[in-house]
Amino acid sequence: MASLPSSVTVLDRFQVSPPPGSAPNASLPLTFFDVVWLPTGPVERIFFYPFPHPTSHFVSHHLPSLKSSLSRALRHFYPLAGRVVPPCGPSPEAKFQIRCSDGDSVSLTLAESSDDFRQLSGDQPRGFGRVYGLIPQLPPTGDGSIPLLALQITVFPDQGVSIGVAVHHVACDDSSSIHFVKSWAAAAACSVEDPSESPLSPPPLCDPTVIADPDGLYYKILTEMQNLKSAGPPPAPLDLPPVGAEQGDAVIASFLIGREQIDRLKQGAMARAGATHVSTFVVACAFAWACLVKAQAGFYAGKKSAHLLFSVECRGRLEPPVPAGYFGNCLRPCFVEVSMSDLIKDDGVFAAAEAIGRAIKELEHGILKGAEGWLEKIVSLTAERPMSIAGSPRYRVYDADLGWGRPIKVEMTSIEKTPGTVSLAESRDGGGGIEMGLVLPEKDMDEFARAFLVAPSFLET
Ligand SMILES: CC(C)(COP(=O)(O)OP(=O)(O)OC[C@H]1O[C@@H](n2cnc3c(N)ncnc32)[C@H](O)[C@@H]1OP(=O)(O)O)[C@@H](O)C(=O)NCCC(=O)NCCSC(=O)CC(=O)O
Repeated sequence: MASLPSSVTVLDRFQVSPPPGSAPNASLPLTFFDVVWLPTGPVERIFFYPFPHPTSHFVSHHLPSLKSSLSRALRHFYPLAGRVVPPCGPSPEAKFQIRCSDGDSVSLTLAESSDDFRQLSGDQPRGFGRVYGLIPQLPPTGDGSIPLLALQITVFPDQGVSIGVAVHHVACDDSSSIHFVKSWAAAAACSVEDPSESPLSPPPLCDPTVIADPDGLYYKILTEMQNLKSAGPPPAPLDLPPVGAEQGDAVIASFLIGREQIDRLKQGAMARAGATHVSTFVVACAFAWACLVKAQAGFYAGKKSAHLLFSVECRGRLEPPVPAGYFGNCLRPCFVEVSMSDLIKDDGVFAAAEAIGRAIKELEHGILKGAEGWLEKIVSLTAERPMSIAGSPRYRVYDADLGWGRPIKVEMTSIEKTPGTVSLAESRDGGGGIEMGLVLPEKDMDEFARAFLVAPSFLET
């Protein structure tokens, strides 16, 4: 674990609970969609807001209402204040569960940074170590249970404020975690005195029984995990190669694909005979993929094919569909493979788009088809370092207004843990573009920027 940069000083630590008596004492069993995330870690985002006031002003005027609105949001998202605990007792039916009790709390850190807010919240490459200090850490529990949410508010005096959110993936996916952040924002916009206030409507549905499991996927996946593990029962980590956390020269940067470029990419992709599904997501991923193989040409040299891995949100795709507000994980992986000879061509982006579109189309043949083998396939691909996608433009992270307007930047820092991960969000300006985030060694980032900016001639206006 990297150490805190010297520019960040922790000022205080709080534990925030749902209002007393407001959240149920509950044990929510993990579903097969959740259990696969046990050995992973938190999904982290940092929301940056302008705040031209001193820290003392923040502490006296903003902190109390942020804590109270957080508490009120947790009333609805109470599983986030709970802990995942292993099955109790030897019963074969026993499952990992999120245990929730009155008095549960989440950790909220208040910090101050002397770093340059404008630079840190920019798009240009910044040393990852500089943003690391803004990421909240899930507190160790010492008893094998897994805490699910940690938050950090960092004030940059007279410049800005950042809100770091770390949600363990075993608790929920992005659909739910952004729902939580927006509910916190909605609660922050309501008067504390108004008893009728309720965070974003409708509230989350915290009921894992809506995830039907007629084929016993929970136990099949757990067994698969046990077969793949190297260090004890879940949640011990799987035996994966080390990730990029310790890369001293890693930089984080963002790239914007504008609407016009997306439209030109879509036109080019649709002109291919094999095009089946051409969307903004498809062409944005294809473009990032083509740029990444150029940026990491050394790694890909001699490889026959390149791989892409992304999550598919399943709520509306299940039979019967699961409500959009379901709290938990409801994702399946989608695998794409393209031959290197096609991908590195000048128009490789279209070969990539065709393959991604085909993989999405294929989902129509059964959203849970092959579920027993997903984890093994993911692990077997690790050495191939697939490009993977985190986040999604559909969750509109730039709408999260915690009291200072829209964020000027939202950074998904957890992409750092898996080399080759690209985060996606809608463009902040609302113009229909896509913002991509990457963490790469500095040299590779320069190459990525070159590939990204020197777009092929067929994309020029
Ligand atoms: C499989 C997909 C990626 C494929 O996306 P596509 O956009 O190609 O396909 P689609 O059928 O969903 O959408 C087709 C068209 O309908 C529109 N559309 C469809 N559903 C929409 C919705 N709910 N909200 C907004 N737009 C929607 C799209 O804009 C698109 O038009 P247009 O052509 O204009 O685009 C997606 O369906 C999906 O599941 N997205 C969510 C993935 C997700 O939750 N990721 C986060 C995982 S958690 C995570 O990442 C954390 C981590 O693991 O680190």
